[in-house]
Amino acid sequence: MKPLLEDLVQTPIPTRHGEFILHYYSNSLDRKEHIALVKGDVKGQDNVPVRIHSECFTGDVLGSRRCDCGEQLDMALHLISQAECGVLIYLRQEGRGIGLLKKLQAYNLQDQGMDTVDANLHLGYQADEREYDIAALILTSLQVNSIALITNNPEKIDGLKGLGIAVNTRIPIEIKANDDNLGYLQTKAKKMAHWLFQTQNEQD
Ligand SMILES: Nc1nc2c(ncn2[C@@H]2O[C@H](COP(=O)(O)OP(=O)(O)OP(=O)(O)O)[C@@H](O)[C@H]2O)c(=O)[nH]1
Ligand SMILES: [Zn+2]
Repeated sequence: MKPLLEDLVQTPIPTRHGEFILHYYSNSLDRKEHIALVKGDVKGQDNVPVRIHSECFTGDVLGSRRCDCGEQLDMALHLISQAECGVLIYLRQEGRGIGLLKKLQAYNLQDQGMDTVDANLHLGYQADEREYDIAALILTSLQVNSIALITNNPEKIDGLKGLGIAVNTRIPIEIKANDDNLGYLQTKAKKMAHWLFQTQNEQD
């Protein structure tokens, strides 16, 4: 059956990066509250800057230094605020799709010496359990023609292209590493092929 997406509410949200229209979606694939923040008129536009941000309670809300998520969220909104129009999709894919409980257990495994990939595998998951069907449905619903994806993750680009989204180009979103996330970022570069060049330089 074709998946369904419904844009239930649109409301303006003034942020420190300017005003966005928040779209709240329901969908037939999961029972989660996926959100898009939209700047300007994206309908029919090409090369629209788009950030697909995966939920990270610890990084986004608490400002955890174990990852780069909180700073990426802020930088993405800043980048979009500088453009004519743009979209930030906030997908409820906590812990690369394994949920908060399992991510926190994975953190404890990492503190015992595993890296972020092996900790997921140890818990019986793939390194990355995310899918981008809902993001693709949201972009289609917004009638965006083609996008410039704000990411360092090649799998996100391939995933969206596989779902029929025209990803014309990539906008990097690399955050400077700190003492608490350097190892994590190096694993993402080495094992998950993320384009994290500053991190690679720091290990040389
Ligand atoms: N399972 C697990 N999830 C994590 C860990 N650290 C961060 N996450 C989650 O990873 C997701 C973000 O993925 P990232 O790999 O940081 O980045 P990305 O979204 O794939 O790539 P970018 O678009 O370049 O940011 C969020 O859902 C976080 O909650 C971890 O050690 N284990
Ligand atoms: Zn995070």
